[in-house]
Amino acid sequence: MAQRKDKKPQPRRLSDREISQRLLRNYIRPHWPKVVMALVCMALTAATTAASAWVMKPVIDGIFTERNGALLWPLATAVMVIFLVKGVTGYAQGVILNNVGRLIIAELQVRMFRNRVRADLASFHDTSSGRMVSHFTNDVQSMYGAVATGITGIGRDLLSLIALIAVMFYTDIELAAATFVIFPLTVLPVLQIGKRIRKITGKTFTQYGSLNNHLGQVFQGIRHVKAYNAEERETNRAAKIINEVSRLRQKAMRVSSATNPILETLSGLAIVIVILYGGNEVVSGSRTPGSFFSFIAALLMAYEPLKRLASLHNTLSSGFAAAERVFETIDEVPTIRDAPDAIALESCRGRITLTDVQFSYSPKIPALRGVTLEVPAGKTAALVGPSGAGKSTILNLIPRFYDATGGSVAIDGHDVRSLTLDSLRGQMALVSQEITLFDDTVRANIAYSRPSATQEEVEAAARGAAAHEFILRLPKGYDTLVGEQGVKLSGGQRQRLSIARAMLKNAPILLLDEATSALDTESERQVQAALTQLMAGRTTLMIAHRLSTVRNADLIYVLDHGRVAEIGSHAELIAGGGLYARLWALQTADDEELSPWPV
Ligand SMILES: Nc1ncnc2c1ncn2[C@@H]1O[C@H](COP(=O)(O)OP(=O)(O)OP(=O)(O)O)[C@@H](O)[C@H]1O
Repeated sequence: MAQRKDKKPQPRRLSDREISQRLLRNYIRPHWPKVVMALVCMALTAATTAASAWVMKPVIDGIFTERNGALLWPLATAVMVIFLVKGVTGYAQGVILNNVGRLIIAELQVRMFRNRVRADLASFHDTSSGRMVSHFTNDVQSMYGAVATGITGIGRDLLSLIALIAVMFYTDIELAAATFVIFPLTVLPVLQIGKRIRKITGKTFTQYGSLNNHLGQVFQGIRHVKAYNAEERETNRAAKIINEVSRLRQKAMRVSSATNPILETLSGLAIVIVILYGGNEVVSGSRTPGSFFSFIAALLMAYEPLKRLASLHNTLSSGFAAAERVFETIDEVPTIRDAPDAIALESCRGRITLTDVQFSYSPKIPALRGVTLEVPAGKTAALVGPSGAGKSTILNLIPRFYDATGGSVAIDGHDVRSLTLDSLRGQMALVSQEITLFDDTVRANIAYSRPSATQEEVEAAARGAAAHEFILRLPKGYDTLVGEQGVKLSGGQRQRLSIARAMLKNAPILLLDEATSALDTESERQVQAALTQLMAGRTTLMIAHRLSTVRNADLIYVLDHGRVAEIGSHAELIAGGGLYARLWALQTADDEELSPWPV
């Protein structure tokens, strides 16, 4: 078969415009009725804000200057209505936006998760779990912050600003023009600050990733941390990352707050102009105090939305940086996926064939250098050989956890890459030396391979794996929670649950990677008997370090340095006097020396 090189497509950097368009089209548009409602509320908030500035004029001119008592109640009522509408619409837009925001967050997180669990196994090795967690939490949150602030900024603050500016121009066009000469001066520093913020935010998220990673590793490996008295060392490492995060946050805060003094100074300047110019007009009698106060109230009120709009750029900058990483995860296309013309593997007999298979995890270090092997349907083949010889790698290629870089892997004569992943993986059960149990009940952990299984079926599988007895002795039997990674169980018990899970799947192909490694002699005997029963009539490919467990295999492949060094039955290989015979001699000698029990 021709060598197949699947190059992983590199994600293209998305521009801010593309990110905004995508957010609008795919995430905000589906909620448009709510967004429109929020925008209407914001427009009302903006209008009432402007009205509250404008109302100053009749209050001061009518009541204070002209002493017109008839205006008292109408103006008081108007002020009450203005503030009531402002309060209610402000509340409503906050609630509606939050509602839309949480829906968008949930949608993003589900999309990210769906794509992440389908990503290549290799990409899980390349990205630390802490970093992934950080994408799910911090990045999405920061994106939401940007979306919410963006909508509020455009909806409420921009509209308020426009309405207040309208009031100013309506009150005194010349004065307004003189004041607004100052505003363009704010733009450049604000944009530059935004750029710096984006850089700092990127670094902060990397540190968050490291922190998550560190916490996960220490908490999971707490036994070893304690055993090696490493509490203080780990605390120091955590402190280093925490301090770095804290330093970056302080830096981000300092940089983003730099817009404040700029805006304060410029606003002060604007007010100085108004006082000098407008005050002069009031003194000379060409302007009423009411219009002066109305103008100055609008100017002061414009300061808050202006300040928020200036910092909006900072929030958007960090939001875009986060959105880029979130979309990268959502867009990641796995190289291991169904071919367009993939067929479903049905009524599988289970013959496994590897033909001249080459594979390397990293370009320069080959793990398999032309492996050819066959496991006839219903037979058992064992892979043995020194550590690092490539045994686990072969097992990984059969369910397509990885794809061979050369040669072919086939089931019943079908290249695995021509089959749908679901149907391929549906035909095999895997029991490996690294046991994965979920923080759930014993029953749910066994039924993980077949969630629709009945209690009887679960129990039958547990019996087959010599697990039923110990499960009944657990505080709540099959309803006992096993804890994260099954911490509440012994190593042997965990292994038996994972064997029960494989038994329940009842698949025609069994992949056993040191399946009995964690068992004591008695459990091993029981499980070995159960496995032998299970293996009957199925195709089994097993890895074992202890050669005693592979004696009865139909065929033994001895691997060395990524190649098949010897093939044969136990008796043939012993007679051949090669690597296997040497390993066997070594192990039986060790066992006789070290083990108090006969082997
Ligand atoms: N995820 C990985 N990334 C990079 N290299 C890897 C990875 N997994 C294994 N390797 C390398 O590939 C080679 C074959 O490893 P493999 O795990 O298949 O050996 P093995 O025979 O199963 O060893 P053991 O008996 O110790 O489990 C080794 O050199 C190993 O260092």
